Amino acid sequence: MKRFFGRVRMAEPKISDAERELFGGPLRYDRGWSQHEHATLDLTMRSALRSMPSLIGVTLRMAWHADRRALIAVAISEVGQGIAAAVGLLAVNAVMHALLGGTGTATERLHALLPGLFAAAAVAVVNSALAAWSTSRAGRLEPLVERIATTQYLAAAASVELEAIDDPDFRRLIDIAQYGPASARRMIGACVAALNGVISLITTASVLTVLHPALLPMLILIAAPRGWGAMRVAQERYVSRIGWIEHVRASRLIGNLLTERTAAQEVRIHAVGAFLLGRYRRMAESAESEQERLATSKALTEWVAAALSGLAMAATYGTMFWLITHGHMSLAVAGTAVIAVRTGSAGLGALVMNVNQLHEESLYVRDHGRFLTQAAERVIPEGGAPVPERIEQVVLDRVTYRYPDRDTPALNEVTLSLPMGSVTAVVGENGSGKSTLMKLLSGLLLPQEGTLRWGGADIEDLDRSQVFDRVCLLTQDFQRWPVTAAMNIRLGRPAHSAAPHDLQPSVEYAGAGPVIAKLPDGLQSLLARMFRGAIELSGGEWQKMGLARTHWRSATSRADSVLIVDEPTSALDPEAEIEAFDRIRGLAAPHRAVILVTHRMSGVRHADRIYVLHHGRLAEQGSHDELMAAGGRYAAMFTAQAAQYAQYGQYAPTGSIPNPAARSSERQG
Ligand SMILES: Nc1ncnc2c1ncn2[C@@H]1O[C@H](COP(=O)(O)OP(=O)(O)OP(=O)(O)O)[C@@H](O)[C@H]1O
Repeated sequence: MKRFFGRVRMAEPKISDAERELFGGPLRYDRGWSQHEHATLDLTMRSALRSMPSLIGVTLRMAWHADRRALIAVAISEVGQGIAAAVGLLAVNAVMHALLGGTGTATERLHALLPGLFAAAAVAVVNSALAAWSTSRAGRLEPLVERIATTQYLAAAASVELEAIDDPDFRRLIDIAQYGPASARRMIGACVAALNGVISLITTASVLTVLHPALLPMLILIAAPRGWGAMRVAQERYVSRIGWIEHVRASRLIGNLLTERTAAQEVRIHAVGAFLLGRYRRMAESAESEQERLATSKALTEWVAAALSGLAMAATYGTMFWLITHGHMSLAVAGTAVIAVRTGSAGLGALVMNVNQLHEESLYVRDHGRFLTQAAERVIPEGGAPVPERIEQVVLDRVTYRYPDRDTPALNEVTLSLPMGSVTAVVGENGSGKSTLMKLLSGLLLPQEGTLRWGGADIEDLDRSQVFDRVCLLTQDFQRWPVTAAMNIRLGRPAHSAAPHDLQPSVEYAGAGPVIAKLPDGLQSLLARMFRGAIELSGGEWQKMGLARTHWRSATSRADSVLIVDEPTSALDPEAEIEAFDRIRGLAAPHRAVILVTHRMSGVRHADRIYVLHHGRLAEQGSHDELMAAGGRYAAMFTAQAAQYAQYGQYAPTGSIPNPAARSSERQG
């Protein structure tokens, strides 16, 4: 009995040995799903009904916002269908009376039932027209609601602080909330179906009550077991889905690895393909056993529900037989009642399922709402003081920053200044805080302690969109947009329209001319491997495109700005690298400060000032000569790299790169 009527419990899925071998146990990289565990186990008829009004409210508000006329049309057509169902039953009742309760010859009785038959046929036509109208209007509402929810989701994700994106909890919420829009769409359909179910149930129940008051409780008795069965099956399916979600994701991960381009070489050369395929098969087998268990359980539950419903049906027909034989019900009424009971019980069963689906979908719609609320709390604030056209310098004063999930600060009391027209270099070992410093300088992160001033103004008081407007960013993992080569450059400042010839100086500046010349349609060639006819560039060619984009961004602004360059040349060959450093430093102009992060010491020696970071703190600072003379960390790093170059007898970092200060003004012209 407990098997059928006890609580649905979450069973720990049996993990296949393949999963244990590959991942050290079940993959648990998204615990966000388990937030639904409580809601799942509370997925009872009572809780489903309790949350109905607010769920319907949320969905209807979205639909109202999307297209109120379509929503009103759906409501009218659904109410109309309910009324049509009641009129149809009354017409059937009239037919039954004419057939079974009438007097006269058979022909006369047949003639008497014709009006009822015509009425029933007319009602059926009206009903189907209304159903078609409702379907078409709901079909319009569904994609609109999904689009609104998706737009809300994307806009919120794009407008939060970078710190929120780096926060694992928030990231998880972003991942979970992506299911909300599709659920909101499905909720429209479920809402319409539930509304239809409620209205037709009310009308059928009213007709049944008019026919005989004893019939209504009988109808509920017939439908209740089926409703329970549907609910139970849905609960079991949902609980299983949550329990197995990580397993399913692990299988998907293996599938992706076997098809991904980035893994293709090792999959073949290391024979990883056959190995992973074997593990995939073993993991699939354990998932299949869960599917089989669910199917068996579903069959048993539905069988019990059907048996109980059948018993209730037999009791109903028994009651009707008793009522007829004792003269409390006419044969004609009994005929109508049989039809009404069948329609009503099917409707009630469907209604329970719709309510259940509404509840299930609402879990995801609720996550979507939770995400929007939290995103609103973490959004980059709008407004603030305008950034003056001339700022002279950007200054960090004892700035500290610690990532949300870290104990130690990534940057600790760092003080430095970037005067306009200068080239500043930042060096340091891996993890010393260089990239974090760049994110702070660009306004992507805000200092937790200390101040960052653009000119005289604290960045906290400034309009951040204007700060972003003054920053040019060229990082090692810059975006490779899957669009045309021209658009890849133009996206440096997308609001600025550009004809191909406008982009030519940027192409030439970056030394990307030969890259573009190789492309089949020049600047109009699509750079996205996943599309037919598109071209893939090499890592170094992409970096030239990145440099062209940075130039385009710099060239389209005259106000004081900061150019941040983070390891821009890692994929370039030595000659191209020397040229690129030269070009980057050439971007330092009276109205631009260049800050350069790199491990290539040859690229920093001509910087006006060099800062050395160590474990998030400023360890040394000065010009190349000063730092070499000091014989500290910088000198050690430089000498080690110089020795390496000297060993191979080429590209020694001495004298290969011209001093930018002498050339910047002529380049900028
Ligand atoms: N998004 C993040 N969340 C948590 N910790 C981070 C994040 N980004 C960086 N860190 C940590 O902050 C510290 C500084 O990282 P940062 O990326 O600034 O170093 P880096 O000097 O640029 O390193 P590299 O030379 O390897 O690029 C490291 O300990 C790193 O693990």
